[in-house]
Amino acid sequence: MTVRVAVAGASGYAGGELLRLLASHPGVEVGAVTAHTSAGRPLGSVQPQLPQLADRLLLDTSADSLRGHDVVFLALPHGQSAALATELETGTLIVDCGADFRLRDPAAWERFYGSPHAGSWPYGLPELPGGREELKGATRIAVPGCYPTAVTLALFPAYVAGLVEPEAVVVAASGTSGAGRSPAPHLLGSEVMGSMSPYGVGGGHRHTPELVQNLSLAAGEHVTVSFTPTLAPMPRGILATCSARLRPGIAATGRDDEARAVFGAAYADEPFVRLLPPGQWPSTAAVLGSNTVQVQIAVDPQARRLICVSAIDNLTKGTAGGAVQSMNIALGLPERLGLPTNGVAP
Ligand SMILES: NC(=O)C1=CN([C@@H]2O[C@H](COP(=O)(O)OP(=O)(O)OC[C@H]3O[C@@H](n4cnc5c(N)ncnc54)[C@H](OP(=O)(O)O)[C@@H]3O)[C@@H](O)[C@H]2O)C=CC1
Ligand SMILES: CC(=O)N[C@@H](CCC(=O)OP(=O)(O)O)C(=O)O
Repeated sequence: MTVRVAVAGASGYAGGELLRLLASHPGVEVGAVTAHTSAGRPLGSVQPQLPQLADRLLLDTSADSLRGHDVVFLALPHGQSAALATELETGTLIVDCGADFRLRDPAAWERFYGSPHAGSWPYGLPELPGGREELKGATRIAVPGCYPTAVTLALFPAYVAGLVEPEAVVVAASGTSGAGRSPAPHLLGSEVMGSMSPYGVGGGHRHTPELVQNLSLAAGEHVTVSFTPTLAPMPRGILATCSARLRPGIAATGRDDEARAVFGAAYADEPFVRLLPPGQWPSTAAVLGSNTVQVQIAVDPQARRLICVSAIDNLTKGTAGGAVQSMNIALGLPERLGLPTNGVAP
């Protein structure tokens, strides 16, 4: 079976990464590639890293150009997906890399995004409890935000197992590609190089409600999350350092046997999550260009907190890789098809 796919937003970072993966996916044929201001240009002029597709012409992003495909990936700014989705065939699998359909709580959406809630779609994080079942046969998929992918996979087994209290503190550093290709002044090389700085501090980042949603689902009760994102001087990668207080009765001897057993069991059969051996810590360099998530944990006996650290490539597992993994599951293809697990080093 060859699946014909279209990519909307093909001139952006997420679109480029989708096309990198799809161009070498053995079950896929790339159809329309669409853009906005770059429409009319050859793809190779904006994505020179994709020689196989260099001569493809970027079309305008419209229902007309996207119709007639088995799968449509949307890698567009927030708020652009809902209208397009209603104009496409109901049987088409639409995989939205944007935020529009991630949140289930309309009030949380309106508070953080300031527009009417479009609804919610099956959530493209297969590793979550029930995640794969939700995606099998789906025709609409909401790909998680990149920080929520990293943080949820760092922490959720601890909540499922009841190891920690329903509160988490997260500090995560992201490469600049997380902000997309638009040249905002704070993303200029001269501002970012040699410097790190937080943003969205104090519960203001729009991924906070998504983190609360995911961890509350795992815990079976409301989890509060104090989330501080940080911009790091690198093009790709997220390193998320997360912690939560151990529940009374959970040993905090400085050994992490109980937590390690929980995480080991949770991730034993996960093709893209690697719990590192004791003493080895995640690094963004090690997951560059791969769909792998590195996870490591430790117990801090003085603070009685479980520390969970993860690293992802924000454009691969954090966006396009997660999107392709979810597509594979929805279509009944082998989950790993077309997805690299090896990184690029050094
Ligand atoms: N970057 C990341 O790490 C992640 C991104 N995402 C999501 O993926 C989506 C795309 O992000 P990203 O690739 O980073 O962004 P970019 O800014 O790099 O790309 C945006 C794309 O959308 C197109 N576009 C811009 N405005 C419009 C419009 N009004 N109508 C139609 N198309 C438009 C652009 O076309 P043109 O260039 O031709 O103007 C470009 O192809 C976003 O929703 C983002 O949230 C999700 C997870 C992580
Ligand atoms: C460094 C940086 O700016 N990162 C982006 C998150 C990128 C991402 O995954 O977010 P969406 O898919 O929700 O856009 C931000 O903080 O808004």
